Amino acid sequence: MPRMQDLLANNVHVQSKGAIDENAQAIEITDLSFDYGGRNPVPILSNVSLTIERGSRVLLVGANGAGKTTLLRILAGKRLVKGSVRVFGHDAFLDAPKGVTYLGTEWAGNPIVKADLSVGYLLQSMGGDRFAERRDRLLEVLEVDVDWHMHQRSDGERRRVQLVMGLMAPWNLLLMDEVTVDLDVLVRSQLLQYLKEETEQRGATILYATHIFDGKCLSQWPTHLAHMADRTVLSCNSTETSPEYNLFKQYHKEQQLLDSPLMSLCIDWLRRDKERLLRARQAQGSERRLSETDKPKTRWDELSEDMKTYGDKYYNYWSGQP
Ligand SMILES: Nc1ncnc2c1ncn2[C@@H]1O[C@H](COP(=O)(O)OP(=O)(O)OP(=O)(O)O)[C@@H](O)[C@H]1O
Repeated sequence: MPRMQDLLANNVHVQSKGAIDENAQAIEITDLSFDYGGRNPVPILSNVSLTIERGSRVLLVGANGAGKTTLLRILAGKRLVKGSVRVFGHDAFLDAPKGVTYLGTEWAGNPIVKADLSVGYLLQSMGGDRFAERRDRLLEVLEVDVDWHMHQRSDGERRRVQLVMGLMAPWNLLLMDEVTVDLDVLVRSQLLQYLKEETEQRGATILYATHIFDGKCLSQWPTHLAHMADRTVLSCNSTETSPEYNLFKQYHKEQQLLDSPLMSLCIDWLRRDKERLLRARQAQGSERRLSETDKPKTRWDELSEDMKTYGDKYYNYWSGQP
């Protein structure tokens, strides 16, 4: 029989050490830097500073590899870092507060969730009866049947069960890393609406990384947009007051464009991020080429220059050609 601890390892992460500080910000990061180590460590995050107020719903936007998962996992207390990372006033790694839930994509790949287990059994093993009211509401929102057997369900249905399991115990901070990717649009919009209510009714906070910008469903959801690029969080502004977002909203209104201004803004961000990255790489490349021309010439350099000008005399010699 699979152990529930195994099932949840690295996926649903509910911290349970210290009580939360009522006056502290939900998230307060100062000068965070991080790399994954190794012989030649590559900086992944550099000098990140970010403050997120309680009750916020923050959409974390960035290109593939921008560092969203890394940041969410750091906030979930999974990595020791340079700099200060505080969640509800506590150090995220050394003194994690209660009520932090991390939902990552790893769970879906776990073979245990494809075992012949009923949803009812899974939820009960996780103490579902203690949170009966929340559990039943989530079963309704995510349209999950307790009689389902996990090995007979689709990927999206299994993901819905994961979400019931992960969200059942009350949380104060939810770190969500693209776990809605295989939900159908209706269930996804029901889930986003439910999460919105959680933040409005209980003052809970959500940081959500996604690449799916499906029109109205998402554009009316966030209270803040955080933009990750260049190994840092470039900005985190309210959706109400963000000058960039307001420009896009205005433009879409004037042009009577039907697609989402949020998606247009994010495409614009990512396009500009990529252009900056390319320019930086080109500058690095020309710097490298420049420093190569400064190096003293070797015998090999002379021979290859000679060869470029006069052809391969040695080849011609051996082949008997003049
Ligand atoms: N275990 C690891 N060891 C070394 N480098 C890693 C490791 N995990 C991630 N990285 C690197 O860290 C960078 C940030 O990765 P991360 O997964 O945080 O990005 P992301 O923004 O979540 O990307 P995506 O949108 O594709 O999920 C990437 O360049 C990645 O190659």
